[in-house]
Amino acid sequence: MFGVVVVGIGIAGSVRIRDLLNPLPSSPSESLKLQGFVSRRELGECNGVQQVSLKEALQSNKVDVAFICTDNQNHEQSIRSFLEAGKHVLVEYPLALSAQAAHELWQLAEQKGKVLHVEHIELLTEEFKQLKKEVDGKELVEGVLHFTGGALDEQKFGFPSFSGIARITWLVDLFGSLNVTSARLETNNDEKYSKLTANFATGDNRPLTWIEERAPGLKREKKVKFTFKSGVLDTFPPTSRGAVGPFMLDQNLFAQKLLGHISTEELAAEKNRILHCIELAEKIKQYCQQ
Ligand SMILES: NC(=O)C1=CN([C@@H]2O[C@H](COP(=O)(O)OP(=O)(O)OC[C@H]3O[C@@H](n4cnc5c(N)ncnc54)[C@H](OP(=O)(O)O)[C@@H]3O)[C@@H](O)[C@H]2O)C=CC1
Ligand SMILES: C=CC1=C(C)/C(=C/c2[nH]c(/C=C3N=C(/C=C4\NC(=O)C(C)=C4C=C)C(C)=C\3CCC(=O)O)c(CCC(=O)O)c2C)NC1=O
Repeated sequence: MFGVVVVGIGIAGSVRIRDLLNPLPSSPSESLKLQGFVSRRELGECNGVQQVSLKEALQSNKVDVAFICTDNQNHEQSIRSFLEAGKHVLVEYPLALSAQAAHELWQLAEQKGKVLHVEHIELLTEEFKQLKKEVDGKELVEGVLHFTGGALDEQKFGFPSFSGIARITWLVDLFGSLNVTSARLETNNDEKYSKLTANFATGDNRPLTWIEERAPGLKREKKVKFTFKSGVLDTFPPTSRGAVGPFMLDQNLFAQKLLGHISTEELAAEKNRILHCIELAEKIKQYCQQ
């Protein structure tokens, strides 16, 4: 059994508590036992689970694992503290807000011999799995991924290429390693509007564009237009809701890592993907700030 604390009780933290309290029967998640949660607020208890102080969570020998569900700017420091304390870490994406921090955290996890898992529910949705099936085997000519969503506070969630890293992860998972060829950011502070446009080249030198547009009230939505030699894909293939939600699938994968059931090759591929995506986010930020 692995004792768990959840840190940060927002949307993601609340879902984590729900899923930790209700593991699927006979699933790897049954090896996780929720011991408490950490919040900056005085919540006392949540679904019968007791609040503990950060210090208690770090020091308790009943805690083997931390789920970091705080806003992005806090990830680096929280991960560092829990790894230093000898705990395994699951962190909601993004891992960190700079490529350097991401590399350092990974090194620390390896030094400590602990699992560092970066949640990636964006790859675990039925929507994405169907899209990937459609794209598989087709030859890309050019492509656009356009995301819209509500405004995110940059102070808390970081530069848009980091808070929107799930879109980079999609493109990398679909089309392989990428290069950033240019990027720009348009903002209107009065209206809390931001539009990031990043241009990539695939390994075959095919152009891909990512647009991340955010403003208060903008609907959370993704649009794709992928032009292949064989035709255009511009609507998402129909999906039914998966029997198991993406956060639970992610939790099961993490538990399998703790149990040593994931191959070294798979772990290395995941690490490479995560660090590659963070490096792309960093390059986009640099282009925008030039
Ligand atoms: N919502 C979703 O569907 C998904 C979210 N994520 C990731 O999960 C993380 C949290 O997102 P979400 O739950 O949506 O955001 P919320 O704003 O709902 O929650 C963030 C929580 O972080 C804590 N927090 C806020 N500011 C600070 C701070 N300065 N220092 C420490 N903790 C702080 C707060 O918890 P408290 O007050 O309890 O301390 C707050 O409730 C982000 O990294 C996001 O990218 C990833 C995938 C999906
Ligand atoms: C309803 C308001 C709502 C909010 C405020 C919300 C926030 C939110 N959803 C995210 C991703 C995500 N959120 C979800 C799914 C959900 N997340 C949920 O809170 C719910 C209810 C679902 C629905 C099952 C998924 C699958 C991702 C991964 C990125 C993606 O593919 O969109 C992220 C991480 C950053 C990002 O990729 O944009 C945030 C901050 N999501 C929402 O849906």
